[in-house]
Amino acid sequence: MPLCFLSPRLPPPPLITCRVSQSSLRTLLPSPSPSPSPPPSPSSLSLSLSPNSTPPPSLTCALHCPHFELCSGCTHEFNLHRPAIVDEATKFFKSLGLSDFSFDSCKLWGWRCRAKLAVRGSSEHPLIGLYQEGTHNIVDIPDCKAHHPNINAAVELLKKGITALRIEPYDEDEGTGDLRYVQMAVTTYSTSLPAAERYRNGKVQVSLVWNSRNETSPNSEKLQALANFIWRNGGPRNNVHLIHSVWANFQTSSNNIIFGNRWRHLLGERDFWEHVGGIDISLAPSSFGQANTRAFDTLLRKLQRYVPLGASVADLYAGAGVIGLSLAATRKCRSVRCIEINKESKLSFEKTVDRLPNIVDSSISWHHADTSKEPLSWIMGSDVLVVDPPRKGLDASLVDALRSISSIKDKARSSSESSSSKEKDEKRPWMLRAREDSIQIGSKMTSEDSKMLPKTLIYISCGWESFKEDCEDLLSSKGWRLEKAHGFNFFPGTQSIEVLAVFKRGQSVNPKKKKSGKKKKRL
Ligand SMILES: C[S@@+](CC[C@H](N)C(=O)[O-])C[C@H]1O[C@@H](n2cnc3c(N)ncnc32)[C@H](O)[C@@H]1O
Repeated sequence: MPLCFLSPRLPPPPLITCRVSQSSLRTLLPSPSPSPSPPPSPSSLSLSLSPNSTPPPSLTCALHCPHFELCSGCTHEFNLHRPAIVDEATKFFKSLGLSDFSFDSCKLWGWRCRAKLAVRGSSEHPLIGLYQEGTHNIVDIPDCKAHHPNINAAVELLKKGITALRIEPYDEDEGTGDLRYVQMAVTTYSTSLPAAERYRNGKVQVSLVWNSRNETSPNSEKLQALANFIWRNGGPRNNVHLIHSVWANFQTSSNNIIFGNRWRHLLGERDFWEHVGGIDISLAPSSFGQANTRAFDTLLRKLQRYVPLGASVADLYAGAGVIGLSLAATRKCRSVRCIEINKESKLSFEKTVDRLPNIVDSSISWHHADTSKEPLSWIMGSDVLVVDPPRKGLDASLVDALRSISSIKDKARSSSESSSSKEKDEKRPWMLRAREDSIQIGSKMTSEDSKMLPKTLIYISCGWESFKEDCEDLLSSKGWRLEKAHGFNFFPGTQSIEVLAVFKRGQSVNPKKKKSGKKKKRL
């Protein structure tokens, strides 16, 4: 089998890139680090622009993707470094009294390190990509500019395998065919490479979603043959080692849910490590992982500034606990509780905990639970609450609990006392399940801790519309005030941004009123 298709892939050439002049580069780049490093390519620049300033035309950054308009992935072609929604966000926060909303623009191309792609067409002409807007037609996107280049290289390799082995892509109408979807996730963390080369040389974890119940179903030998093909032609024995590992997921349902419940590790390394927020994190293919690794790292480092040293933290919608564990390590937290509905994330959490530096001495726990049920039990017991919900925003019951938090202040003692009496005779099935699936590392929270109410709420949002609603709901309760907000360019080419908003409990003290109060006293 000729292997010429596996030529080394470099990041996409700067077709049209930001036309950054040397002088503007000097003003935009951070001051040089003590150890000299090569100058970054324009595509790896991280620009921090004041949202109030209109970007100079010389910074107009274009996507220049051949699939634009056909594929539903990107909706905007120009000004990738500053989506128009930043103006709306700036106005929104200004109307709430915040005039220093900042926006960090990270990598503009090749930023996507995690992609779920549909596999359709035929074995002779496989199509691997996204749905065309409003249809069930798949657009093949071999030259996607958002993908890490090695995702595109792995897709090319997969197509070769499908054709060579006559694998039938899934047919939605008939429910026939073998390969339904593929998830490609890139790890950019290889300590055997110099730091500057790690991103470019990321390795791809390939998860094949197979249309059968399990690995003993008919056609499973084809699955193994495809995995072998990918590993033989992209694994460590090749000039270019592209593939990290191959996994299978089994799914036979006729709905649109991508993954089934059954996962099998087939080839390569089982553990997938990344380094973000100052720690090594493990991510199983079944666990939630952020698509934009670099931008997530930027966000985590900013988030850490808002968490006092020694704080106790609850991380709600925690996935594999990346946020909470990053805080445990960098902010020396007294305790960290992670709450997550997907129990598949538990294993990744445990592996990450095992690799935390020895100096981390927090009480750490992970709970398999639905935050919308008994939200107060998750809110109480921490001084910092971090929420990172899916695009649809916070569950209504959690918003209600957060809104009511000032009025429950005085009841905290009795409610926690009653919760400890409930412990003896707990019957609620979701609480019992949560306990069974929970992990506790280090000592448990003391009963004194469990009475605590959060002073800080950190809201991380990928859904702008739902965030605005939740934010207004929280502020209208007068129980919370907004202190800071930052935006991050997590999804260049779209009108979505990631927002980090910091709320403080209680109303701000009006300094004028305070003064007049003092005067009265003197009289
Ligand atoms: C945007 S992800 C954030 C994950 C994690 N914070 C991270 O950055 O890796 C949202 C997470 O919320 C979880 N989730 C969704 N609804 C939930 C609920 N009602 N209770 C607990 N977790 C939930 C999802 O399974 C997913 O892992």
